[in-house]
Amino acid sequence: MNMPMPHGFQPAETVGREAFRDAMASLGAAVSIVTTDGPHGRAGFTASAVCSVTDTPPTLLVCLNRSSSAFPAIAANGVLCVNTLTHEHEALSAVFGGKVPAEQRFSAGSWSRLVTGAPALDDAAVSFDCRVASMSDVGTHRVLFAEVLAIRHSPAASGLVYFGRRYHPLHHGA
Ligand SMILES: NC(=O)C1=CN([C@@H]2O[C@H](COP(=O)(O)OP(=O)(O)OC[C@H]3O[C@@H](n4cnc5c(N)ncnc54)[C@H](O)[C@@H]3O)[C@@H](O)[C@H]2O)C=CC1
Ligand SMILES: Cc1cc2nc3c(=O)[nH]c(=O)nc-3n(C[C@H](O)[C@H](O)[C@H](O)COP(=O)(O)O)c2cc1C
Repeated sequence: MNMPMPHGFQPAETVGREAFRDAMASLGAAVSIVTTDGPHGRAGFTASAVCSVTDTPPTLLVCLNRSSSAFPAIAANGVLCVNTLTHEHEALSAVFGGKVPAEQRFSAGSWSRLVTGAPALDDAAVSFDCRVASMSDVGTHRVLFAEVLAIRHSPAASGLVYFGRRYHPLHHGA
């Protein structure tokens, strides 16, 4: 029996990359800079595909395009730091989102180290210093399951949300 299609519904087999991206542009997401350092070099990229998985053990997931300049170093070092940005970091997000060559990115921002040696952004809303516990490839991306070894946060900091292909500031109580 042919059921009528609800307005706006598209069967899965007709959803292409552009339709998926257009749909994803309707999801607001926190913006982070994910970094690494170690024997395989220092690297970082801007990420919105970051999610809490479980608190036992404390684990985040990060989805990283395998064609990204940061991929070889993050995969091989096995450590990363997720630095969640505030409304003051819009320009820094662009730097790590591809606007600046990889080797010049860390001259923007002030960085220190927590436990793993991956760069932690000093004025981030929160930094999660992690070791990569496991990973899995899905399509173009690698899904990194990252166990959190240390946290540094500024509870009063603002937030930065990426929604509708642009940045939006978030403030406490607003
Ligand atoms: N998960 C990812 O790999 C993301 C990549 N980007 C990249 O940043 C640039 C600018 O992005 P927008 O201005 O938001 O326009 P856009 O049209 O490329 O992306 C719209 C939305 O689709 C999703 N998306 C984009 N590329 C994706 C990918 N390769 N795999 C899975 N999801 C993806 C994201 O949620 C993004 O906010 C593009 O080059 C885009 O590929 C942006 C956000 C997430
Ligand atoms: C707001 C924003 C969110 C992004 N989120 C992700 C993400 O979650 N995963 C990813 O692989 N790339 C993401 N990107 C794209 C990478 O930041 C970008 O590909 C990379 O820094 C530039 O590529 P390059 O390092 O190879 O020059 C995002 C870009 C922007 C601007």
